[in-house]
Amino acid sequence: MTTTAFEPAPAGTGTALSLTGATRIYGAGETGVIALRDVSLELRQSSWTAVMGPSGSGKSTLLQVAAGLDRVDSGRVVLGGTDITHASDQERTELRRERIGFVFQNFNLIGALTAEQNVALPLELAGRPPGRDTVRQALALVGLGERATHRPRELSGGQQQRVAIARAMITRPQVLFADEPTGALDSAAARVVLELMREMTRSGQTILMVTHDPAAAAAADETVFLRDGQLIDRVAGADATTIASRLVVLEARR
Ligand SMILES: Nc1ncnc2c1ncn2[C@@H]1O[C@H](COP(=O)(O)OP(=O)(O)OP(=O)(O)O)[C@@H](O)[C@H]1O
Repeated sequence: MTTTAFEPAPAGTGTALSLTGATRIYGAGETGVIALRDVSLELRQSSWTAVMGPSGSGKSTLLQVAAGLDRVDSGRVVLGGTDITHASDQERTELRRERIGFVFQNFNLIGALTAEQNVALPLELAGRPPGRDTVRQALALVGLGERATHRPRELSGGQQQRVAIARAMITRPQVLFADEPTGALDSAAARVVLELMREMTRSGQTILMVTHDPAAAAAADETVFLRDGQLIDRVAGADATTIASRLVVLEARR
C-alpha cells in the first residue's frame, strides 16, 4: 500500500468527531466543578478548529473528552463513526494508541531517544514497528529528514514540535489534538508549525487545537469560545484582531 504518512485513516463519514451535550463534572456535591456543560460540536473531516477561552473555562477538558482520554458524565462522543461515550479503560488505551494523535505545548519527546526513535514509538507500542522508510518519510514531511538521528536537546523548540507532530501523525490518526502547540515557540517557529498543520488539513487531517494565541487561532478554519464550561461563541475565517476582540468581550462579561 502506498500512502503518505500524512494521510489520515478514513473516518467513514464526513464527520470526524462529534460531541453532543457533552458534560463533565469533577468531584461531587457542593465541591463539584462543572468543567464542561452541555457542549455540542461537530468537526468535519479535514477541518481545523481552534478552542479559546479564559483560564479554567474547560478547554483542556474538552480536548481530553473529545479524544476519549476522559469520559463524559452525560452526552455523547463519536469519533470517526464509533460511539466512544462508554468506552472501557482498555478501549480508551487502544484509542489513544491507534486512532488519535496528541501534540502538547512542551513537545513531550523522550530525551534519550533520537528523532526517528521518538517518531517510531507509537507504532512500536501498538505492536506494529514501522519500517525505517516510513519513519524517515514522516520526518521528511515535517522538514526534518536530515535530523533523524538527532536527540531532542540537539533540536530547536520548533524542530522538536515538528518531531512531535510527525510522531502524532505516524498512526494516521482520525483526529489530531493539539494543546497549545505554539505556546512555547517564538513567532517564526510558530508560523512554521501552523503552516505544517494547514498542509496536513489539505491532506485530509482533522485538527482540534486549544490555543491562547489569536494569531494561531486565525490560522484555523473556525474558532469556538468557551466560558465556564459552555461553548458560547464561534467565528469562522476571522483574522487575529477579530478573534482577540471576541476574547476581550467574552472575558469582560465574566
Ligand atoms: N482532574 C480535575 N479535578 C478537579 N477539577 C478539575 C480537574 N481538571 C480540571 N478541573 C477543573 O475544571 C475546570 C476546567 O479546567 P480546564 O483545565 O479544562 O480549563 P482550561 O480552560 O484548559 O484552563 P487553562 O487555560 O488554565 O489550562 C477548572 O475549574 C478546573 O479547575
